[in-house]
Amino acid sequence: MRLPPTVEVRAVAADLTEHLVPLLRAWLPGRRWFAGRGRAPATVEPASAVWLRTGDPGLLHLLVRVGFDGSAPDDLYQVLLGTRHTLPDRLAPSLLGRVDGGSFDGLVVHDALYDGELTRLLLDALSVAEEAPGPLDAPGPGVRLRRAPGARVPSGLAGRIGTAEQTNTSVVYGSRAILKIFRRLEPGLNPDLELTLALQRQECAAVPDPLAWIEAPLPGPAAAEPTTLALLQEFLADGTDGWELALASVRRATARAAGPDTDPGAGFTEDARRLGRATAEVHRALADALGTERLSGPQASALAEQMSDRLDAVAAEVPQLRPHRDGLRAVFRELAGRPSGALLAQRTHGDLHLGQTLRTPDGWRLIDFEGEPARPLAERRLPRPAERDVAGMLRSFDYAAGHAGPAGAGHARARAWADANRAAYLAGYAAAAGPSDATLLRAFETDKAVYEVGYEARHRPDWLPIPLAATARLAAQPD
Ligand SMILES: Nc1ncnc2c1ncn2[C@@H]1O[C@H](COP(=O)(O)OP(=O)(O)O)[C@@H](O)[C@H]1O
Ligand SMILES: O=P(O)(O)O[C@H]1O[C@H](CO)[C@@H](O[C@H]2O[C@H](CO)[C@@H](O)[C@H](O)[C@H]2O)[C@H](O)[C@H]1O
Repeated sequence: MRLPPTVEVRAVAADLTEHLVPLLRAWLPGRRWFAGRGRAPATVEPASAVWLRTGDPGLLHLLVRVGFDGSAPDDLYQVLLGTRHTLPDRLAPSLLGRVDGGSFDGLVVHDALYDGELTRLLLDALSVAEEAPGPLDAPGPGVRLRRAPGARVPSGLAGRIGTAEQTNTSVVYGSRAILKIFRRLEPGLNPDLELTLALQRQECAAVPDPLAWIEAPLPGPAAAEPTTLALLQEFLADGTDGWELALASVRRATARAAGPDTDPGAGFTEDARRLGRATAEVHRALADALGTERLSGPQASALAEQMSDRLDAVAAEVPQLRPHRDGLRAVFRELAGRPSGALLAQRTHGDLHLGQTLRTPDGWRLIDFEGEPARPLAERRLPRPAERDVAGMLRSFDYAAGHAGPAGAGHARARAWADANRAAYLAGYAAAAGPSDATLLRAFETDKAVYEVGYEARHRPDWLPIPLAATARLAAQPD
C-alpha cells in the first residue's frame, strides 16, 4: 500500500469536517496531552484537513482549533484520525465514533496512532520522503514529509503507541525508530528537530539521529519557516532511562549499612561523571553549529528579573514558598550585578533532567530537546547560558535522592549520594568544558527549584516536599 500524494480536502470534504466536530468535542477532553483536560471546550473547529490516504482505511490529518472562554487565545492541536467502514475489535478502545450524516454517513472514525496498519503507512511514506536540503527552506502547501540528509528510514513496520503519553504522543517502530507527534502546536520550527539536526551535522554522538519529520506551513509570526508536526528518530533500543538507574542506585546507597569503605555515590559516580562529559559535548556541538553571544548588562539583569517574577508567581500560588522568598531573591540579585559581556549564551537543551537521558553501551544519550513545553516557542529558542542545563541536572540528582531516599539514617545517606553524584557530574562537565560559573549555577538551580515547586503543586502534590526542601537550603546558603 502506498500513500497517494497529499490532497487538500478542505473544500471537497467540508461536510466531513463539519460532522467530525461533535466527535472531537467529546473525545479531546479525555486525552492526556490535551491542556484543557477535563474541561469542555467552547469551540472546536478544524483549521486544516488533509487526507494522507484515501480509501479503507483512510488516514486523515487534522489541525483543530480549540477555544475555551474567549479570554485566552485558541489552542491548535494536531490529530491523526483513521476512517474505516467497519472497525476491527482490536481497535475498539481507539474509537471516536461514527459519522452521522453527510456524504461520509456511517464512516467509523478512530485514533489512527493506535492502528498498526496506518502507522506502518506513515513510516513507509517517511521512508520514501524527499530528502531535505535543510530545515529552513520555504514551506510548500499542505502537509509535507521530509527525510533527514542521508537518513535511511526503515519501512514495513507497524507502530506501537507509547505508554508514557503526556505532552506529546510517541509511536515506536520495532527496535528501529520512534515517531514523536507534537500535539499542541505553535508556528515555527520545533527545537527538538532544529537542535538534533544541528547536532547531527556536527557528528555529535550524544543524541539519537533525527531520521525524518512532518511539517506544514502555518500562519503566524514564524510563517517564513515550516511548523514541525512530528519527528522520527533513531530508537535507542539498548538505552536505559537515567532516572530509573539513579533511583536504583539511591536505593542501594540507603539499603546497606554505612561503613568507612562505603561508596556514598553507590557506584553511580562514574556514570554521573560521564553524563557531565556528554552534556559538555552537546553544548560544544551546539555552540559550534549555532553560535554563542555575550549578554549585555541589561540582558543579565532581565534574566534575574525573569527569575524573580517566576518566584513571585509561584509564591502567590504556593504559600509554603513564601518564608524563603527573601533568601531566594538575594540569589537572583547576584546575577543582576553582572557587567556587560560577562555571561556567554548559546542554544541549550532547555529542560535537562535525568528522565531525558538514556545510558547505552556506547555512552549517554540526551533526548527531548523541546525545552520547557509550557513556555512559548520563541522563548524556548533563545540562547541561554549553558549553566542552565547543568543546574537542571544537579536538581535531578537532588530529586532522585529525595524520591528514593527514606527518612532517618537513610536520609543522610541519600543526601551523601546526591552530593557525591552532583560533584562527579560537575567534574565530568568541567573536564570537557572548563569549570562552570558558580553564581550562575546557583541562580539557575534556584530558579529551577522554584519552577519545580509550581510544577509539583499543580501536577504531583505528593512530590512537593522535594523542591521545597531545596528552596529552603538554597535560600539559607551564605553568599
Ligand atoms: N530515541 C529514543 N530511543 C529510545 N527511547 C526513547 C527515545 N526517545 C524517547 N524515548 C522514550 O520515550 C519517552 C518519551 O520521550 P520524550 O521525547 O521525553 O517525549 P515527551 O516530549 O512526550 O516527554 C522517554 O522518556 C524515553 O523513555
Ligand atoms: O519531562 P518534561 O519535559 O515533561 O518535564 C516536566 O516534567 C518533569 C517530571 O516528569 C519535571 O522534572 C522534575 O521531576 C523529575 C523526576 O520525575 C526530576 O528528575 C527533575 O529534576 C525535576 O525537575 C520537569 O521539571 C518538568 O518540566
